[in-house]
Amino acid sequence: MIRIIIHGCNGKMGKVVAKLAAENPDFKIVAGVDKNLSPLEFPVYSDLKDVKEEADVVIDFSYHEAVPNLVKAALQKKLPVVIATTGLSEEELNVIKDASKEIPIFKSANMSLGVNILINLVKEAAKILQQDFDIEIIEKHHNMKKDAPSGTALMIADSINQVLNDKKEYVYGRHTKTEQRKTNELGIHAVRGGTIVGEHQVIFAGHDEVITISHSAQSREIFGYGALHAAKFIIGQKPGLYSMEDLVKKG
Ligand SMILES: NC(=O)c1ccc[n+]([C@@H]2O[C@H](COP(=O)([O-])OP(=O)(O)OC[C@H]3O[C@@H](n4cnc5c(N)ncnc54)[C@H](O)[C@@H]3O)[C@@H](O)[C@H]2O)c1
Ligand SMILES: O=C(O)C1=N[C@H](C(=O)O)CCC1
Repeated sequence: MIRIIIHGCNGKMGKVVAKLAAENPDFKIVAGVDKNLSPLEFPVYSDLKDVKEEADVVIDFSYHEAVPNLVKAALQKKLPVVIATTGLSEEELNVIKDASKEIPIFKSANMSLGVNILINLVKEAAKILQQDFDIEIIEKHHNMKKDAPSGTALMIADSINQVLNDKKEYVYGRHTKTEQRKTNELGIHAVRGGTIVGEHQVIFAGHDEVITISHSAQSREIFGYGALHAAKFIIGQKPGLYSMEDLVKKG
């Protein structure tokens, strides 16, 4: 049985992970960490360093500012971590990279299998279409989301740039632009409203034709399942920074 600490346990995703784990005998939530200390069916702490329960892994769905402290405590406890939180700054990402020299860390802005398949499709399309098509990404999320653009949109854009001969420059929205689109641009646009779980469209717009590759998340459970799957994967790995690509490769 895998013993899990949920970081961000009182949030929307923390609760989904706890529910899915409770339904599966392979997993047990031994504790949670959150700045909101509302009681749950396991002990809730305000800091990972105070958690007394023995665990095998931490799953994090919290807030970007909370991540460096989480990673430092995981380092002290020598615990593997799955980081799903988005909106991380360069500085916060560097804390993760440094810690991954000593503990295994799995990080993905999108834990769903579908988005990771979309990324593979988009990379293939980008390789073929890079000469003549403009690429724009539109993401849509619920009105509670704090970061924009989504971590997934940025992850898709970075994956596209990996395969292009000439790297694109990201343009976030166009409301400040009063000039024609340049060919080296990759537009990224965020929409927020209602209860949209998560939509990503990658648009390849050419002369008189448009190809759109899209993913629509229809529940938060797809991210929760993915995080539990990642937790199982990361336990026992060597120190390093792992991604969904590593998980998909392993099968
Ligand atoms: N990678 C993925 O697949 C994926 C999927 C969904 C959400 N997310 C990301 O996960 C994060 C959480 O999403 P959510 O919808 O559950 O948000 P949420 O706001 O519902 O939950 C966040 C939780 O973190 C807690 N928190 C905030 N600051 C904290 C701190 N300093 N210390 C401890 N706890 C703290 C909050 O109290 C809250 O309970 C976001 O960054 C979101 O973008 C990623
Ligand atoms: O609900 C959120 O917040 C989500 N965030 C991730 C992102 O920023 O890409 C993944 C989808 C849901």
